[in-house]
Amino acid sequence: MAATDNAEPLVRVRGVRVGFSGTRVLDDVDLDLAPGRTVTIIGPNGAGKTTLARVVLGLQRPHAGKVHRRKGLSVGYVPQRFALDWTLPITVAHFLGLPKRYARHTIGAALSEVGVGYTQDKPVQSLSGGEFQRVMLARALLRRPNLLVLDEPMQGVDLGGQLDLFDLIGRLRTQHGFAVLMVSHDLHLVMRGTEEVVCLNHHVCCRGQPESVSQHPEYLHLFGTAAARAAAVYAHTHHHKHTPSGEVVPAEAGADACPETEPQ
Ligand SMILES: Nc1ncnc2c1ncn2[C@@H]1O[C@H](COP(=O)(O)OP(=O)(O)OP(=O)(O)O)[C@@H](O)[C@H]1O
Repeated sequence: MAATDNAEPLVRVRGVRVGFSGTRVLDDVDLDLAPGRTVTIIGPNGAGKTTLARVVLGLQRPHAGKVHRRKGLSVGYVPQRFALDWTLPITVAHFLGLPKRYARHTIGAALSEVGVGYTQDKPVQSLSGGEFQRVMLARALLRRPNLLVLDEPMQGVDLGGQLDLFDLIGRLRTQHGFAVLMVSHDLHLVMRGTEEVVCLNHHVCCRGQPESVSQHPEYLHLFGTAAARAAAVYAHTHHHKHTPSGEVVPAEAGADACPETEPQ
């Protein structure tokens, strides 16, 4: 299902294929990112989620298919891995001023907006995982994006902090009106505030919208009732399954279900 409103998508991906060393990582993938909406890509490790995000960003050239970006699109990107030289004594303010310089008060405002204004003069190396992710978010906000791409933004953040961070991303989206493309392999946490979920396992296994709040016992056990109240169930239908070798077969033909796609 493509984005449902009539606005021209910020990014439109059609029939994209990417392969590395003869292995197909993305196969015939379509994706629409509409203004102000959140799309979450879920899937197992190695499914091609980061590769698809990089295609959206223009960092990975597709080997087939088309990617159209709206003219003037500004993108903020929080990558899954950030190659920072952790031995360099660098403050947060200095880090955020690279490569593009911003006024100190602009950096301070971005940091305050994500709740870590107090880190401005701290060494980056001294930040906790949760603080660093917020600093990365501030870095993305400084670009005044109309699309924010977040690749596994919860890494290094404890469970309580993950919920806070998701709340923050939702609030920022409302305030700034940007679209969000989120990558995750965690089905549970990402459901809140997501208009469309795309389940990717090299191809798009299925896509759909989150529904009501989850009361799954395992979820309650893991995250507690506060988290459960905030989570939504991802509802979709399976049209196919995978054989053990990964081949796609009709659902009734018997095989393993599409990974990470069972309703919770
Ligand atoms: N530049 C590259 N050169 C060669 N192989 C690559 C390259 N980029 C990605 N791959 C391979 O493509 C596959 C998909 O990688 P990708 O990072 O997109 O998966 P992912 O779904 O984001 O995984 P994870 O959840 O583990 O982060 C992996 O097998 C990876 O090793």
